[in-house]
Amino acid sequence: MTVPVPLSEDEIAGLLAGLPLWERQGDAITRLVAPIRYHAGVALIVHVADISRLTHHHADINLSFNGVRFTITTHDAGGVLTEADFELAARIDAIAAGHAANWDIGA
Ligand SMILES: C[C@H](O)[C@H](O)[C@H]1CNC2=NC(N)=NC(=O)C2=N1
Repeated sequence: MTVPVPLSEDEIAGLLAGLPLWERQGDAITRLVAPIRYHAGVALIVHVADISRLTHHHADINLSFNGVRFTITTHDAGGVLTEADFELAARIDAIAAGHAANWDIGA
C-alpha cells in the first residue's frame, strides 16, 4: 500500500474551493446533509458505506436530529488531509444529490 501524502495548505484550499458544501475542521473536512428524514439518512449512510467499502476510504458519520454529518480525515497518515479525503467528499456529494432527487416523496 502506498503511504498517503499530506496535502499542503494551498492544495487544501484549492480542493475545498471545489467542494462548497464542505468546510475545514482542523485536519478534517466536514459536511452536514440536512434537512433529511431519519430513514432517508439511514439509506444515504448505507450507500456511502458501500462506496467506502469499495474505495477503502471511510468517513466518520453521525446521524442525528440535525441531519447526517460526514467528517473525513486520513487515519493512515496520522489524521491529516490527503487527496483521498477530497475524492470521498466528492463521491458523497454525488450520492447525496442522487438521494435528494427522491426526497419529495414519502413520509
Ligand atoms: C487497509 C485500509 O484500506 C485502510 O486502513 C483504510 C481504510 N479506510 C480509511 N479511511 C480513512 N478515512 N482513512 C484511512 O486512512 C483509511 N484507511
